[in-house]
Amino acid sequence: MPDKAEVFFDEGVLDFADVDEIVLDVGEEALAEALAHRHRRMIVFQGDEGKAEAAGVVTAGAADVLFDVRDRPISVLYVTDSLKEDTYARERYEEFRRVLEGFAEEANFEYELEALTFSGSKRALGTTWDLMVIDLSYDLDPDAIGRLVETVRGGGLVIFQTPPFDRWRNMWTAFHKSLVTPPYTLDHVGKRFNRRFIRKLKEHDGVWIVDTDEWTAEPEPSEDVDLEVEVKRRERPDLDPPDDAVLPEELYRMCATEDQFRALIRFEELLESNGKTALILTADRGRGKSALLGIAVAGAGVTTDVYDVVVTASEPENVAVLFEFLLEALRELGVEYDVERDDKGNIVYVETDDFVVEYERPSEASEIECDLMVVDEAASIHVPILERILDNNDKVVYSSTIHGYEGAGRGFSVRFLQNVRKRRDVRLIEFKMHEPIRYDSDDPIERWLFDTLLLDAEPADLDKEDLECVKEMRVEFEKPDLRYWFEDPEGEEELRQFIGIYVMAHYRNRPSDVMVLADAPHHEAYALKTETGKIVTALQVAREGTIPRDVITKMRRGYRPPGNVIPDLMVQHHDALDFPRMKGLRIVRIATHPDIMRHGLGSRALKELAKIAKKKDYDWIGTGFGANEELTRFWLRNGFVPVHISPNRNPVSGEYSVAVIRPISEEAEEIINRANFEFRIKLADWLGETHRDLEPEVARLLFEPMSSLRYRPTLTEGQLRRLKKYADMVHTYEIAADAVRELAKAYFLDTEDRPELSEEEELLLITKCLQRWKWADVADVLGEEVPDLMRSLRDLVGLLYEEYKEDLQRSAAVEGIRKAVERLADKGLTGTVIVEVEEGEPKEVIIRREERLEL
Ligand SMILES: CC(=O)SCCNC(=O)CCNC(=O)[C@H](O)C(C)(C)COP(=O)(O)OP(=O)(O)OC[C@H]1O[C@@H](n2cnc3c(N)ncnc32)[C@H](O)[C@@H]1OP(=O)(O)O
Ligand SMILES: Nc1ncnc2c1ncn2[C@@H]1O[C@H](COP(=O)(O)OP(=O)(O)OP(=O)(O)O)[C@@H](O)[C@H]1O
Repeated sequence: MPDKAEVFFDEGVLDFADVDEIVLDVGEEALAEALAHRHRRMIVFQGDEGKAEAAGVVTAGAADVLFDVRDRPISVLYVTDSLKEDTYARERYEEFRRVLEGFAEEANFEYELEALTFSGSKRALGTTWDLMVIDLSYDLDPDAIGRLVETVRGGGLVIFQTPPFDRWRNMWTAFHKSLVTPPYTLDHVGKRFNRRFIRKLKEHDGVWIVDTDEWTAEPEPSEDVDLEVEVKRRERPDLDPPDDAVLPEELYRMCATEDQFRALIRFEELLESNGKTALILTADRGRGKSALLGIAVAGAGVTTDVYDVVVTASEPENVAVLFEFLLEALRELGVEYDVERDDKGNIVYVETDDFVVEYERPSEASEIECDLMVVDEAASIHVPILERILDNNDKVVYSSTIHGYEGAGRGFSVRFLQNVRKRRDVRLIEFKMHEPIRYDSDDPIERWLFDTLLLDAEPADLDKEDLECVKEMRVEFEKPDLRYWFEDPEGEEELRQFIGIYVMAHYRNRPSDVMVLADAPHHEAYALKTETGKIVTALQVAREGTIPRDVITKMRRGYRPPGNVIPDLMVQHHDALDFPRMKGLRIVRIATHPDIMRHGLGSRALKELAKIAKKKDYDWIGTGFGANEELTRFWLRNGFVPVHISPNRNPVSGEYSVAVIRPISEEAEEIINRANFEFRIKLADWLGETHRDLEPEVARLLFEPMSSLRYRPTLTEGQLRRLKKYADMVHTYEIAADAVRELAKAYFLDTEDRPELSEEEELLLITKCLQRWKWADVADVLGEEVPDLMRSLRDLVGLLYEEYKEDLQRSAAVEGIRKAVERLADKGLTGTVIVEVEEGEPKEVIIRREERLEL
């Protein structure tokens, strides 16, 4: 392959399109720079006319040059909002294709063109392209852009087609239209994200903006650019594997960068290590982590005694590259294999004579023990699952993107890694990969992408003075001006601090979340700021409710109005038809700067929000969250009342979602308290069925009495008799379990004059009686011996029996009366039922002239 390239676009390409020559000049200059640096360059065609043809001209001209440089067909990806017939988007695609096809035939170069829509762009993950055209004329999907731009290789071009900037600034895209939720209309939707996007295109190096109506370019193509360039190639690392390497040399030779090579050496350390060991691989996107993992797994399976390997990631699509390189490595080593795919065609199972590799979803993987566990994209998986995986396995690899198009959160590096570093029973091998694979370091388009989508936003650095402010609670609760944040370059710093807190704290952040924050009509941001001006707690809320009567009528029949999570839930699960008309605030996200969590800032922010809500006549504040003990406690301590728990665990986070609402108005309070009672009754039952695996600590918190509620236990005479015999040590637990359960339920549901039990006692009632666990499992969790637990439970039941004796006897008497009346009725007799009471307690039910019933 030639090392020099002449980046001249053949003017013949202009025969296929009605565009100005400036398009060629810009295209040549951009491609020459890209090839010389092994970077990407970007060209933006903005205008009403001619942009699809202009994109076709540059693509065709560049593909012609690149075909000589690469000596293989040039891969081109075209992405747009729609490919349906008779759409403008399709029309533009056809114009583009006509130019490319026409010129390719004439100039005799080969290319492979693929077209995708934004919604189908996930398919491009893990692929690599020479040239990419993205049509933003109608839609701007930030997630798709984040996903796509990183798949273009160095020496390649990214080409955007956009509306004229002055129109784009004031235009609503398709994404904007999806943000409309009643009672808001499109007029309420913001345009801040587009405006910032345009500004970033203008601010960054490596980006040319061509106006296709005026045929001008910014920057103007330079006269004296040398278009004869030395093509920069990726250099394979010239290193020898260590002398004592366990993995075959062929695999080391497959590494594309020195970082991959070194990562493989660290992987050997994991294989050789005794005891619990975790290898943590971190990198930005496109550093070749997934590929390396595939190579490494193949090596471990073929050359060591590792037999069963489990690979996990949020979605099977995420491990496509891993499996691709696993198979390539096996072919390299001459090992035969069988493959199984899921119904979408993703590889999920590979088997050889020596080992098997299986893909499992994270929550399932966390229950598995295997010889080697590989967790790819760990940042998008919830921390408790990552921890459970390490508890169950001795050799685990976690790989994680630090800044990415999604799953960029650093719950992984902040919470998970901090915890693991403290563990004495785990050997930790950490390795960070820096070198990008698809292009060389310091690529300007990567910089543009990170900046535009705030992928590398960081929370504020806190100095001594800031920390002092936090300690003394010298903080202000502010509603920032989103226009200032997004449209004024000066507001950028605060925006980055705000988003940075989410990036650090949340396990999943998408670029579209930033766009929702910027423009959604019902979303607002709030921030707690130190006196010194640093953002320490970030809050994003959505206004919900005030749903018109006719829509509520539809909701009754199952209609779910968009963007109204809490009202929808209150109608679906509680038939609360008065609720949707009320005015509420749903907290979409809240997070505190990771250096100063647990300093009361989150609670302070919620208090301030409640004040504002009251002042503005809101009825409630609510939220939904993945329930763990800490978070559940946080919400409850701040006056939020549980009203719902999801019936299934989230397959990625592995947590049940809980909805909580804090009433502001009296009317809301009444409805919420009723919903909470209903919820508790359901929970008491669900714990024995769908939620047997709910963390008992969470269940215990969810039962916390939030308002005064009455629940009287009822037993039949037979149940009462067995209960007494169990308490008197005649029966075993199992014989009276049904009756004990009713007693336990009464304890958790009734909030008036209940006896005080310790946390352990409550957990015992939850796990044994409500969740119906085996004694051994209860003992495991509570850290006690089974016989001790048996004794404790019997004592506890004795105590509860005394507490509820009156109710129980009364209910047994009522049951007796019912039976007596039934008997009279069965025999067609009339009679009198007499209840004999002794010291205020019912003792006997007598049917006069008929018979006596013992109680
Ligand atoms: C809808 C959703 O967004 S749900 C997801 C919520 N967000 C996250 O999970 C992101 C990561 N987590 C965070 O950012 C934070 O931990 C938050 C937002 C959950 C809480 O923010 P914080 O500022 O830490 O809250 P705050 O300090 O008021 O309370 C947290 C705990 O610290 C305790 N605490 C408060 N002040 C102090 C103090 N001075 N010293 C020690 N502990 C303290 C509180 O009692 C509370 O403990 P508890 O939950 O056991 O009752
Ligand atoms: N050793 C290698 N040889 C050739 N190509 C490689 C090699 N390693 C990675 N690649 C290619 O580089 C691209 C990025 O690799 P990979 O998907 O492993 O990166 P990643 O760090 O997991 O990031 P991403 O999130 O972008 O997938 C892929 O297209 C892959 O085919």
